Amino acid sequence: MYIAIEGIDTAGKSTQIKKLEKHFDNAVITKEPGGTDVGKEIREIVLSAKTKSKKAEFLLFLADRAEHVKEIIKPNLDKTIISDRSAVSGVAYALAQGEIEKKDLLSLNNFATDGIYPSKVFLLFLEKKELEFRLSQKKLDGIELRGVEYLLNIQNCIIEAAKLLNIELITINAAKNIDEITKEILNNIKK
Ligand SMILES: Nc1ncnc2c1ncn2[C@@H]1O[C@H](COP(=O)(O)OP(=O)(O)O)[C@@H](O)[C@H]1O
Ligand SMILES: Cc1cn([C@H]2C[C@H](O)[C@@H](COP(=O)(O)OP(=O)(O)O)O2)c(=O)[nH]c1=O
Repeated sequence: MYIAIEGIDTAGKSTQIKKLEKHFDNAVITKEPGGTDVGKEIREIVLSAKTKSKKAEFLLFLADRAEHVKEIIKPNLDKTIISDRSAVSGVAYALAQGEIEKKDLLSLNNFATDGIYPSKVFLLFLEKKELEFRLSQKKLDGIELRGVEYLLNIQNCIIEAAKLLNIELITINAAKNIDEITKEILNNIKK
């Protein structure tokens, strides 16, 4: 089973993935961007937010995704794969930019992933106040510097992206107790 943990920056994805890992003997834990060696280099570029062109940024994320699917996802589809982000983030963040047509977002992601998507996506949903608090606790990267309203809009775009990609989305309140969230995800995965 290939699942993804989705959510805006600071929603608690890395925290949950560290907890979930302990419940699986040989799960493949991965992420986007940066799940492969090439992806790590791409991640550096995109997090620096140096690209002037939104299309260039989108295509860099697609390149990371193509490498991720070929090197990590495809060879491990017989295992449990838990990814920190996925094409759902890819479509969501690009939807928010508004520069690329929805049909192109979908066809380009199909091209990059060979149509391989998570079977389930867990959205860790943050309310504005909790997001503001969590952002105040960290050094912001180039994308996070775009601000709270930008990230809240992304959260809505994640819901829209899952619908567009026809992926089952389970939404969880990200402000719940950490262990409670882990239990909720596990109960759903093992259902
Ligand atoms: N359920 C939670 N309740 C309160 N704080 C949380 C919760 N989950 C994560 N955090 C805190 O929020 C911050 C961001 O968590 P992180 O897992 O790094 O988010 P992400 O990977 O989505 O950016 C960290 O300081 C983490 O300790
Ligand atoms: C996978 C992906 C991420 N992103 C954004 C989301 C994040 O801001 C950043 C990825 O950095 P990441 O470390 O995953 O963010 P965080 O852990 O804070 O949630 O890139 C895109 O814009 N497009 C994509 O396709």
